[in-house]
Amino acid sequence: MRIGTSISTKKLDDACINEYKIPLILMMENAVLSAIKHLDINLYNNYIVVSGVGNNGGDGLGIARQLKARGKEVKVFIVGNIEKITPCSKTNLEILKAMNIPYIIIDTKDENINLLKKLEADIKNSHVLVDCIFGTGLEREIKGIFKDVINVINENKNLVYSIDVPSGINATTGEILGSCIKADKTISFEFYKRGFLKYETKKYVGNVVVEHIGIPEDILKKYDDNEYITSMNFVKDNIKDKNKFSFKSDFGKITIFAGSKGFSGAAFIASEAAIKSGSGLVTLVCDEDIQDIISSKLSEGMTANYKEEDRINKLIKTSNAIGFGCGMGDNETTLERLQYVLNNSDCPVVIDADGLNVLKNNISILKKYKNRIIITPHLGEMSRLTGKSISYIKGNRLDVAKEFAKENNIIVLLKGYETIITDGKVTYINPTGNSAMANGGMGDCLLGMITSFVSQGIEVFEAVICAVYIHGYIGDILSKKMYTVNATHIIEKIPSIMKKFNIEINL
Ligand SMILES: NC(=O)C1=CN([C@@H]2O[C@H](COP(=O)(O)OP(=O)(O)OC[C@H]3O[C@@H](n4cnc5c(N)ncnc54)[C@H](OP(=O)(O)O)[C@@H]3O)[C@@H](O)[C@H]2O)[C@@H](O)CC1
Ligand SMILES: Nc1ncnc2c1ncn2[C@@H]1O[C@H](COP(=O)(O)OP(=O)(O)O)[C@@H](O)[C@H]1O
Ligand SMILES: [K+]
Repeated sequence: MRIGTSISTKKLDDACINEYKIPLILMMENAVLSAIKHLDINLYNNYIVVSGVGNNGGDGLGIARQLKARGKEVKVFIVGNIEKITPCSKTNLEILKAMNIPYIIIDTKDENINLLKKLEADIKNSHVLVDCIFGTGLEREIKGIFKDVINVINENKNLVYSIDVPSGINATTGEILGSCIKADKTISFEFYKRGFLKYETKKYVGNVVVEHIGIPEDILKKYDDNEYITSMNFVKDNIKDKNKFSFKSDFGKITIFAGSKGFSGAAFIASEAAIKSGSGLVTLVCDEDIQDIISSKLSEGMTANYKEEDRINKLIKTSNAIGFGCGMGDNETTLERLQYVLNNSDCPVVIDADGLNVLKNNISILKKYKNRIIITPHLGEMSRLTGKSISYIKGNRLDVAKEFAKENNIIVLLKGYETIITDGKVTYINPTGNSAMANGGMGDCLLGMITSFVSQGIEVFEAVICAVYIHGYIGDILSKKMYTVNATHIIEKIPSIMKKFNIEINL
């Protein structure tokens, strides 16, 4: 699914009108009919539509008409200076008039206290309020009567469905412009709006559905911002089929550098996750004093310790992918080992945890390598790497991740709710995963999965996106029945869930 901004919406509108000669009123009607599908008309009978005087308001007037045509009770409020109504909204208003559908104008110039009371009373007698005050055209602070109307809606709401965006959000940045509708559902057109990705907006948008409104695919492609939400089909398309002639080396040989005394669990989890994700051969390199413990648990994996220099050199040279960092310790030795691995390998290297901690004052070394480097920081690690505060990164996650990826020519995976995966040019947001997964070991499991997926012949960037999706998808399935989901629970499920994503077998 594409992510878009107010600017992309404007560009699409212009392209449809100028290049394809599609009148705006036609797209508005498509938007109206798309929205109707999500207004739960089988459940409810009494609707209030609150429109502004821009095109978002025009959508609302069209929705009111379509609701009426389906036998619903509809009351319409129009807020704003009616003289400034846009041409398409005006057309829809004329139709309402002709159909004798009553409407009340809450004008910016009038004494409005009684009208606000009327709105409040009508909300109390209705089932659903449809919010069409502002859409992607909102740019400046909301004041005066607009703010009053939004407050009345928020204080008296039953169910609120916002059209395109909850009125009050800047669709591009996610900034709340003074006041904002708290929607139960947002029915958004063509794009998932970039502003919705900001954590602070989640309490305003409710459930988001995105509907197509008939914009031709080549226009969408032309004005694509290269930002997407990962879809299940994307993952299905990229998971490699197991051909009946396949040999274990076709499915990736990987080495994982992980663990130290007291942190053998991290090494075990990362390696086991890689094995279950389908890598043909997995070797864990760890300290000698934890090797036996892990060996006894890792039935299908091999282990090596740092004294076995020749073996390690061979592993580094022949691996299809390397995972590095979980539970290794934030110290000089880890930094030296990371540099050794990067200096001597050609394959993609996935770096997490202490592999990232040791980079914090040594970022410049990332630029030196021709490998595809993938880093998988959570917010804290990203803060240490970039020197930016956690709260700043939280508020600007997409831009921080993109900038860092571009600057260092690497893939950045910024973990958390709606994990970001970006190479600086193309960005995917992962929709799976949940807070039941927020516990130790989950990141180690993800490192193992990513390293394995990368080794299996899928393009590196796509492999990372798929691994993150499946990791979170398993967490979502398990969290329906489990309060806490641990890494071991995820690992158990990897083979059966991967099978679900790869139902077509190449014969
Ligand atoms: N391709 C698509 O996706 C399609 C999208 N469509 C729909 O169009 C919507 C975009 O419509 P839009 O461009 O007319 O802008 P919209 O959001 O109605 O806001 C503009 C109005 O708000 C006003 N205003 C702004 N800020 C204000 C403030 N702080 N305080 C007070 N007033 C303020 C502004 O007034 P002005 O700035 O002129 O004074 C103007 O009146 C989009 O979200 C979608 O719903 C479909 O119908 C067709 C295809
Ligand atoms: N609230 C959440 N929503 C979605 N995914 C989450 C959430 N909390 C944690 N996760 C996922 O769980 C994993 C935790 O990784 P990380 O923070 O590195 O944990 P650890 O270092 O403890 O193993 C990440 O993939 C992260 O995206
Ligand atoms: K709206």
